Amino acid sequence: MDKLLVEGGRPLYGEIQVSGSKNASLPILMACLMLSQETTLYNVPNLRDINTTLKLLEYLGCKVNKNRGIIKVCASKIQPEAPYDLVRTMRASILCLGPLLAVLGKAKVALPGGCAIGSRPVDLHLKGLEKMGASFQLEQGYIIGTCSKLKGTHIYFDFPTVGGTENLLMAACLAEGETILENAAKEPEIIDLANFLIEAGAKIQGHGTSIIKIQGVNKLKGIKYEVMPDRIEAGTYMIAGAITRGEITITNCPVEELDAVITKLKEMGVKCSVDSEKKIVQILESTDIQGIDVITAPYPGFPTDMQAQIMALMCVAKGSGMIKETIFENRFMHVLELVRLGANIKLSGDTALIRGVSFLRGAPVMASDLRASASLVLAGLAARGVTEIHRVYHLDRGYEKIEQKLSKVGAKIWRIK
Ligand SMILES: CC(=O)N[C@H]1[C@@H](OP(=O)(O)OP(=O)(O)OC[C@H]2O[C@@H](n3ccc(=O)[nH]c3=O)[C@H](O)[C@@H]2O)O[C@H](CO)[C@@H](O)[C@@H]1O
Ligand SMILES: C=C(OP(=O)(O)O)C(=O)O
Repeated sequence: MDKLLVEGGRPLYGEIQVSGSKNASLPILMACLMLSQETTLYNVPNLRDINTTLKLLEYLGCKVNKNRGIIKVCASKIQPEAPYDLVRTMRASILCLGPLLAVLGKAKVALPGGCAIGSRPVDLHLKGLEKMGASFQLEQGYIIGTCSKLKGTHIYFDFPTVGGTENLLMAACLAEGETILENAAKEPEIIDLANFLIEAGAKIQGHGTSIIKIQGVNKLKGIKYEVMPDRIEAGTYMIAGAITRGEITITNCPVEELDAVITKLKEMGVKCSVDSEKKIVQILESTDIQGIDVITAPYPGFPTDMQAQIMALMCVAKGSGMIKETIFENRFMHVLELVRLGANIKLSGDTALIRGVSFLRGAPVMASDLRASASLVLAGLAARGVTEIHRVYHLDRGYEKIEQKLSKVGAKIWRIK
């Protein structure tokens, strides 16, 4: 298993370009199952989850062609079974359920895996699809769904689930009549998915608000589409600049979508200069960084996917900070590992109290999930000595060329195969 070594304690200087968004690419790739002609996607990041999705699409019968960040998918003849081996590593694989039911009227999808950050049920996805006319059975770890043509209906989500909103949004595009999704998630990746579907011929209104209205159509056509940049990758590199007290310019940065993150970093005393039009954020040398309070929340709140990274920054900030995690019940796996590096963190239920220390010291640590891995890389960049991060395959699910990008701005980071 690969491990990463990070020799910390040096400020980073230079420019990092943000890659395409993982969490926008995944549902958009799954939506290709519903398009009757070849579709070309640009700016798709080269990541483990993307490659798993491409294998899944091929298994489902799509023709897939990958050339760097450009991916062509043609779903001329598809079949309904998504097997355990492809689905187990990736939560987003559940997103083929809505498209398969909409196109084929049947689906057999293994219950998904993904990051170990909570129990992550898919009940809201199934409840919504049932309301549209599908019925489900669980057999040997597989969700088996059948339906005649899905019917538009009014769906209220008990929680604004991102994946649930995406699955239902896709299914509703080919359903009969109007579907209303209420208390829908408002994440930018949902807007990107909706924009993609609209270009393909779907009739969608209200995406980006909590009420999305979809008029079903008979057919969606193949298109060319550029995926949005990754806001979580961008936020992670902002913290890389801040935690090393360096100066990093982040280009192709989805500035508006990072409002909560930038606001919180500024509140901590991180100096930034923001150019929304040019999509550039500059992190300037900031010596007086303070602990603050952060509560994760659905968009436009502070993203849970940035919680571990901002915690790493608070570990070396002045004074105390508090982080409350409200989205996932088990997303503090990084805490014990940060403590191994010398951080002072007390956990109580969904809340972490972080007392800043003047420095961290490198140590061997274990990555438990994607963003936990990112927080350990960040802490390693700030720590004195060498941090050895095990199980970096988690990191490869979500950060394209992370060693190259960080080395380019002066980090000492290398991978041992
Ligand atoms: C591939 C992708 O885009 N992943 C993102 C997506 O995950 P994902 O789509 O899995 O996240 P959800 O918004 O669905 O989950 C949020 C909360 O709702 C609960 N829930 C969800 C569905 C359901 O049917 N029942 C239920 O109880 C989950 O257990 C969790 O506690 O949004 C999360 C929240 O912003 C991010 O952390 C993930 O990076
Ligand atoms: C939790 C994440 O991914 P997934 O939902 O695919 O597990 C993430 O991107 O931080």
